[in-house]
Amino acid sequence: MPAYDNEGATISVEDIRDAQLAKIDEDLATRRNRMLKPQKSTIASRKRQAVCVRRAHKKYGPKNNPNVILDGLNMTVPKGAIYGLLGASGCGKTTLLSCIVGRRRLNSGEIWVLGGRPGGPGSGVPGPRIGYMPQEVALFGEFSMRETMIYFGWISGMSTKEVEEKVDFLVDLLQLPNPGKQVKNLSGGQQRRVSLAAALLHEPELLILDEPTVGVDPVLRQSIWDHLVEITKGGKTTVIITTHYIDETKQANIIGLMRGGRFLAEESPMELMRRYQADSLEDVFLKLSVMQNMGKRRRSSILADIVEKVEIPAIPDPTALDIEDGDIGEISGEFGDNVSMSSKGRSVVADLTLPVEALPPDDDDPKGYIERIKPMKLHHMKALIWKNFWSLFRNFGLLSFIIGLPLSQMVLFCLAIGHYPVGLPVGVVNHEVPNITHGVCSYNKDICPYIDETSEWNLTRFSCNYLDFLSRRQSNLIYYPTKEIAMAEAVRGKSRAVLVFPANFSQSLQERMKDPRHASNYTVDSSEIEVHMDDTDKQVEWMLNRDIQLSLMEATEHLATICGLPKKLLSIPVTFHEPIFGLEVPNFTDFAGPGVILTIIFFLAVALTSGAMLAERNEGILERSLVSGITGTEILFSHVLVQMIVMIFQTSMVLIMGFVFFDLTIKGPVGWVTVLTLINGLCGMTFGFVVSCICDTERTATYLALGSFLPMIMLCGIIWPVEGMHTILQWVSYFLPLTKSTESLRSMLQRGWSISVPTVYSGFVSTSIWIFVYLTASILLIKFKKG
Ligand SMILES: Nc1ncnc2c1ncn2[C@@H]1O[C@H](COP(=O)(O)OP(=O)(O)OP(=O)(O)O)[C@@H](O)[C@H]1O
Repeated sequence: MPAYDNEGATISVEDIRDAQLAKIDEDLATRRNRMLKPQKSTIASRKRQAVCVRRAHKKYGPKNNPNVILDGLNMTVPKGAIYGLLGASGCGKTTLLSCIVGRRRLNSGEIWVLGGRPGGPGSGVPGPRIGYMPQEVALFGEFSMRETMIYFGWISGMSTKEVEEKVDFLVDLLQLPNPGKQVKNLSGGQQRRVSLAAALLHEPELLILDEPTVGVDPVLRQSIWDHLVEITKGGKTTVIITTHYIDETKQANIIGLMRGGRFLAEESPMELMRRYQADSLEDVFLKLSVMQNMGKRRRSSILADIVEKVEIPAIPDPTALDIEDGDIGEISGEFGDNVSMSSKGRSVVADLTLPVEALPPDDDDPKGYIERIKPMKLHHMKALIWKNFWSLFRNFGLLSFIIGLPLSQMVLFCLAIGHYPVGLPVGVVNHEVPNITHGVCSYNKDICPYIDETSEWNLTRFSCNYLDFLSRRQSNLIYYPTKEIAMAEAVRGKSRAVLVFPANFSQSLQERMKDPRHASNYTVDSSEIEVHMDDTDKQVEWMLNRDIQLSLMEATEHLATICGLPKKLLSIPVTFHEPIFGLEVPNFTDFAGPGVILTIIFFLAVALTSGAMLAERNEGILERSLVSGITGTEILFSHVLVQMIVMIFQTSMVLIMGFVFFDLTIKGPVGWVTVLTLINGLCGMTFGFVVSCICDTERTATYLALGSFLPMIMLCGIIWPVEGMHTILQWVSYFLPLTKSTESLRSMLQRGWSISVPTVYSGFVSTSIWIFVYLTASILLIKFKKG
């Protein structure tokens, strides 16, 4: 039908179409000019987005050969949008998300999340404003689904009742089995859904879901997407979701196609398919990938081509987007090049005309300040302590190990270490009594060899007297007829020492004692016991040596006594009186006991803590908890509190076993002994934190723990006195955590010293300093050791 202009002239359909096309061209030109005109971005504009990433650079590996993951990437996620983050496996999606949630740092560039910097005040990130579902399941296998929800619910400040109500809804939505079932007994897909439920639980403002639909059937996948669409409708919730099923992101408002560390496109899925005349998003991705590859070769010409062909979508309300001059320098879009369109200017399906919320509190907000210096939150501690307690006490095997090991070690130590070796084989060749049969060397035991008639002594078979006393100390005396045979047997390892008595031993000894000034060399030589020792084992050699000398002393004392002489008359003129401290009979168990007790408690705490922390970290639970707003300090202290209970139990058992059942010497204050043992365990616990922060795997943690255990055993004065070491090693030793405490404990136990003695309190001071050092190091490592 013809149309008419106001002068009555006829206008053809072609004319109208030409006019419309001209108008569209004009509009396009205007918009393109506006879009490509340099525009300025303000911090305020970035703060208004749910997430805004600018010029993000992230690389792994060494400086000379870096693996560049993010290469100047820009990303804009408006509030209330579902943002599908797509890209090939290994392109850096998880890395980008962990930077957004504040678990990794960019090498350069900036990130704004919910109006603040991740980790900075005002952002609420990490914290309950964010819901994070990491790629790994990141749940406690020992917990039921309900308990898992209670843990995450409590962290985000929900009450148990609120959690219970939400659990029912989520079980229904995600088609989960009975919420009382333990997570470890669920299938892989069910576990992922529980993980998703944990992220959805507290209805956060920003949901970050790393592949939530893996292992989920298409029907359920659709209902998850429907739920995401539902919760974002009001504009209060924003979702960033990564997935390998590209086509499921059709329901997203925007998708970011990531490749080569940048976005190939950041656009609504429909718009992308329309623009690139593709039937599926996969085709779009393919086309853009090809174009990106070409662009690397001849970037400028392709860009010109693209800019010409690309239709610039409408902007609902440019003023609301806060686009200002200069923004062009940080736009996201095709090829990540700075001359393409700003995502802010695109037709994003999310309702960008929603009223702009008030900006979050600034960095110098006094409330934020108080929050920052407040080290621990009550509901966080409640959740963590509850979680740690149940993780430990649910695991029966682990519990038996941590209680059984110190106990069995103590029993084994008391039974096996430090006791005097008796029954060592000692070869005897007694030329004084050549034909000893069955080890019987008869002599007049209680008759003094004094002869009244001559007023002289007639000492005979004193060797038998001596061997009698020696056999009370070492019962395994083996008699040989000749020295040659005895030595040959000793060389074959049949005896630890060989004692040879000359033929006229007693007589020569008598002459030597009677008139030493006129004793001939022959007399002196034949009055001596010839001793040949196997010195391989110094402890054995030292003890046999002692027995040989003490037996002689006892035999001479006996002789003097039966002859009515002063007891000490015939022995060497050195008397060892009752020891000032310790026992008369040396007891290595008492010497080594303090070091062994402290080592058991210390290293068990190291193993337990580092094991628990590493398991938590490697399963992703630690990261998830940190993203939920839990701080490193809270995690450490919650572990300290729960493990302290275990340690009190362990310490009591070890001390009772050692001092009550095995009668180790304890002369000092029991209370301080217990306190020192406990703080030593605490020290081990904090060292365990450091180990778990430094090491990435259980294997390296084991190496580090073992690598520190062995030197400590050597250098802390546990098996050998520190004074016997090289001067440099003595200094090293004093700087180790177990040296001073071992000395302190030993002094309390055996010397009975009180806390006021410097040797004793220096053990407490040294251990406390180490606790402080380790704790500070772990808090700093947790805070700053990010990717
Ligand atoms: N801690 C790390 N140290 C060194 N390289 C890392 C580290 N974490 C990730 N990478 C590397 O960075 C690249 C990107 O990894 P990322 O996990 O971010 O990829 P992705 O896109 O999430 O992969 P997928 O889709 O398979 O989960 C990979 O090549 C990976 O090997």
